[in-house]
Amino acid sequence: MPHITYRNACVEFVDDVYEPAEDSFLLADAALDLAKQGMKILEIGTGTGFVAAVLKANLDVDLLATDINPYAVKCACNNGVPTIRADMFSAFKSLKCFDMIIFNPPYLPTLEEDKVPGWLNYAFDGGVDGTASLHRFLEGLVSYLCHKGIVLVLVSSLTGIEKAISWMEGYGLETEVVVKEKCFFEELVVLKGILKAGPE
Ligand SMILES: C[S@@+](CC[C@H](N)C(=O)[O-])C[C@H]1O[C@@H](n2cnc3c(N)ncnc32)[C@H](O)[C@@H]1O
Repeated sequence: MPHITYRNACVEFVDDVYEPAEDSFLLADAALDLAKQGMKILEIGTGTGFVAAVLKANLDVDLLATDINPYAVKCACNNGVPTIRADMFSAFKSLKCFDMIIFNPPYLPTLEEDKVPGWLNYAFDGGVDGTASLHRFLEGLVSYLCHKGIVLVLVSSLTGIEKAISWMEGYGLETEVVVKEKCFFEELVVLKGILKAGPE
């Protein structure tokens, strides 16, 4: 089985599931820098479980992941990441309180003719302007983040970094760029948002 070894984690990947790439590495590094022992962490859209597996290999954290792609759920579970199949936050019937929520969304601007066959399309398809998944994530997020909880989101210059920052600020998240990297035709950044509003 093909696999990637990175920062003490070894993750297998399979067809039909997003293969960890530069965006995954950048997000994993940022998450590992900012996570602390004992944190309750949720990763939405975990794919192979790569980012969560890097956290788990290095820290004693309480981890849960989701993905809409059933092959990703199986792959992530096989990689030791507890993962449930869900569309965004839909698995959580009541509000939860996570210290950190992570998402590397599908962000490619995608027209009908650009879609790839099967479940893998969910890894890439960001709707016509690339922002559909990011918007849905931000709409749901605030109900699941603790006071002063941290959200980490991977954003590409293809989506629009300044636009994404202002949307996050609009949801009451104090937002900053924690790391950025040029990657072929785009710039990738990890945005950190801290929820300021809400009960202590
Ligand atoms: C760009 S891939 C990132 C995968 C992995 N987190 C990584 O960084 O390598 C996006 C992932 O989000 C998942 N996804 C897309 N839409 C989703 C949704 N509405 N709910 C849950 N997962 C979703 C996809 O199936 C895919 O695994």
